[in-house]
Parts: sequence; structure tokens; C-alpha cells
Amino acid sequence: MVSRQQSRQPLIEVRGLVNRFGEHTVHDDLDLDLFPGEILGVVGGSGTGKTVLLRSIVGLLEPSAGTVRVLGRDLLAMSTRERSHTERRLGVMFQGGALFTSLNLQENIALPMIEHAGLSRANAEHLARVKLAMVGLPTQAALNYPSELSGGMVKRAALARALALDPEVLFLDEPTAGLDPIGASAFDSLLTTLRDALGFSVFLVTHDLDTLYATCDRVAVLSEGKVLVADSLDVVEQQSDSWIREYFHGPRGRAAAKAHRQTTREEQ
Ligand SMILES: Nc1ncnc2c1ncn2[C@@H]1O[C@H](COP(=O)(O)OP(=O)(O)OP(=O)(O)O)[C@@H](O)[C@H]1O
Repeated sequence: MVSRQQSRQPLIEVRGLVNRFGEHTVHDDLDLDLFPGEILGVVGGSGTGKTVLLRSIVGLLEPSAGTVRVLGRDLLAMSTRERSHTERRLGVMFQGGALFTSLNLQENIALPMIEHAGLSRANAEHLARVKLAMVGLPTQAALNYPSELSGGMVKRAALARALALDPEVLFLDEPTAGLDPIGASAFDSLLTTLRDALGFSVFLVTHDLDTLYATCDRVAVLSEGKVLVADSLDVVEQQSDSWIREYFHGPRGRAAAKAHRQTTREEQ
């Protein structure tokens, strides 16, 4: 796996981030960077604030303090117009997909193109069919409604929607949750293939160890309100922190690492 971040300006720069809900401090002076072209995995125990961090970066949640620079600009200091322009350069795939159940797939994916890029309905639906093909869905699925699809197909459709406006950064929140191992592994391959082909960067919140090993250039571990470490898996695995040891060196972590090393050997 290629590490692409060296000596590049980060696309996303989070500095001194604080997020509080009442008495509960979720982030306390958190720093994190996302570099061009990389897939950054974000992990941590339940409730460590992975989703809150994602929401703070994409502008869905106003942090209590700190700065978030997105594509070189301070998100919180932008005018509403600039902010909405910047937010269009970010694609987000939420947990569960969040597709509109009353729209078929091509309508779901065309919607952001009509609303934000001003495309005609016909052009948007044509492009939506291209996006659906790009994520590996059969042509006829364009006219299906989300309820008519398998979990794996819904995930692919949600990915197509996140890619509708050709984002520079893609944010994924637990994209393989609920998929069987074969479906999850197919999603991992799709993600790396699309990243290699289109060159976007990925902020990937996940609990899925196989996904981490199969896709990530770097992994950031959240703990006690901060990023404990953000580095390659080889480095992260070696940290002495108890959660990291349990996560990466427990039975599931060992199995994922072993499977990854075997796949890497077979590919060489
Ligand atoms: N709008 C909100 N109001 C109050 N508390 C919130 C809000 N959003 C998140 N929280 C709290 O912030 C903490 C972090 O939530 P978050 O969903 O980011 O965790 P997470 O690391 O993504 O967890 P998981 O791995 O279980 O999905 C949780 O304790 C949650 O209850």
C-alpha cells in the first residue's frame, strides 16, 4: 500500500478541537490531518467521538472550540455561501446509507446534482446511471427503490450518492457495518479501486479490522478526547496503550492481520 501523505499539505487540518455536550467532553484539544490521496481509518472505543469528529469536519456540527481547515480554508470563518461551496467538495456516506426511501436509486443519486450542480433532471439521471455502474450496480438497479435491494447494494448506492458531485474528500461512517464478510471485502476492494482511479482522499470511521488492513494508508486512534496516534498500521499496532493492544492483538485483530499478510504475500 502506498503512503501518499509525505511532504504534502493536508486537505483537512483539525487543531485544538473541543466538543462538549453539557458536562460531557467528547473531544478535548484534538489534532488530526488528512493528506491528499490517503485513506485514513479512524478507530476508537464506542463513544470516543468518531462520528462527532466526522460531523465537525463536514460542517454538520459546530465545535465548542478549535479550528477545522478544509481544503485550505477555515470552515468556521467562511461565509454561508463559501461554506456551502466547500461542503459540496466533500462527499459523505452516513451510517445506514440515508437514501430517500421514496426515490429510486437513479433519482436518489441525481438529486444532489440537480440541487447543487444545477443539472437538468435528464442529465442528472444519465450521470446517476454512470455513477451506479461505477460502484458495480447492474443497470436495471437504477429503477429500484432502496427497500428492494440487499444490504450490500444499498451500501454501493449510498457510495454512488456520496460520489455524485465528484468530491475531493469522501467521508464514510461505518460503511461495512451489517455486511457479511464477502460483501464487506467487496466494498473494501471497490473503495481502494475508486480511490486509485479517481484520486480522492478518504476519512473512514470503522470498527472493521479487515477493512482497516485492506484499505487504510494510516489509522488514527481516538482515546480520551484526543488522537492517541495517527500512523501506518505497523506503527499503530506497536503502541502500548491498553485499548490498542486489546483491539489489534485480540483474536479478531490477529486474524485480520494474518489474513492481510497472507493476501499481500499472494499478490507479490
Ligand atoms: N447531539 C448530541 N448531543 C449529546 N451528546 C451527543 C450528541 N452527539 C453525540 N453525543 C455523544 O458524544 C459521544 C460520542 O459519540 P459518537 O457517536 O461520536 O461516538 P462514536 O465513537 O462514533 O461511537 P460508536 O463507535 O459507538 O459509533 C457519545 O457519548 C454520544 O452520546
